[in-house]
Amino acid sequence: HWGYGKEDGPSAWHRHYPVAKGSRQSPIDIIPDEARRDSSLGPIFLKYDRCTSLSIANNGHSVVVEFDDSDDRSVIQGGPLDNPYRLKQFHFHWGGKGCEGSEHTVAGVGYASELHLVHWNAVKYTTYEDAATAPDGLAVLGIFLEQGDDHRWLHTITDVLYMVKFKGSATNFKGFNPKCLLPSNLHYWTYLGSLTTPPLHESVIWIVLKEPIVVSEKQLGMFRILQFSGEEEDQRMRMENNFRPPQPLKERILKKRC
Ligand SMILES: COc1cc(C[n+]2ccc3cc(OS(N)(=O)=O)ccc3c2)cc(OC)c1OC
Ligand SMILES: [Zn+2]
Repeated sequence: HWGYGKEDGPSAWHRHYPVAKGSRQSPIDIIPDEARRDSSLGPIFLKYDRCTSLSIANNGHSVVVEFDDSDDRSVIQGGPLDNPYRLKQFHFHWGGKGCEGSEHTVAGVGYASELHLVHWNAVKYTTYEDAATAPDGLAVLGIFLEQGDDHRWLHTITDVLYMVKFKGSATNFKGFNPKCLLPSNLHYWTYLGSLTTPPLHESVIWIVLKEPIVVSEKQLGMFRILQFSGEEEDQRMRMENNFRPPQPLKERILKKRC
């Protein structure tokens, strides 16, 4: 199975998932000066008001908050998207110390962590799983987390991480609105990419916000109490550095709004 270790980490994923060397892999290093202005790109709209979070879980790779995606209550639309995409889950990637942990980098510089809000195209596809294999199936909103002061709302998540310490654990997590994790402005870069974990499907329209949110070292440290390993495993494996490094841009154009 795959992981983030020396033997099973990102450089080995191509053995079981050959698409790892594909033409539209994620993440990438974002070079702001090379982003092309695209007048057809409008603002993005996030309708998370009647939020429908269900649970929080440790899937052995990250901590994931799942949503009820049975209707269009929580969607992202606008920007590069032709129709609304339904919120399915969000999760984080983080490092072992302050300076690295994000997946996308900006002019070669990483952030301490990166939040991914995963949405799927329920207009064109009947299931999330079908959408996850289609070239326009998913839209993932990436938000950088920068180390600094305490984040006013992140404690709602870090306070319950002890309940999902081990791989395979999950607990109720209702009524959480991810709107509280957004930065003040929604200026973004966008490009066509992939899942950043196996199966690495090239099915993601990436929308990466320029402005990071600020969280404290203490809050980031709470993510590191999580384990990659299950409760029954004698080998304790602290969950950290669960990020894939930037992949070749190849024939892609990074775009931004005018
Ligand atoms: C959660 O169940 C599935 C998820 C998926 C799709 N999937 C897999 C891995 C993912 C990793 C992701 O991480 S990231 N970092 O690219 O945002 C995001 C969405 C993902 C979505 C496919 C499935 O069957 C094909 C699933 O059923 C087992
Ligand atoms: Zn992710």
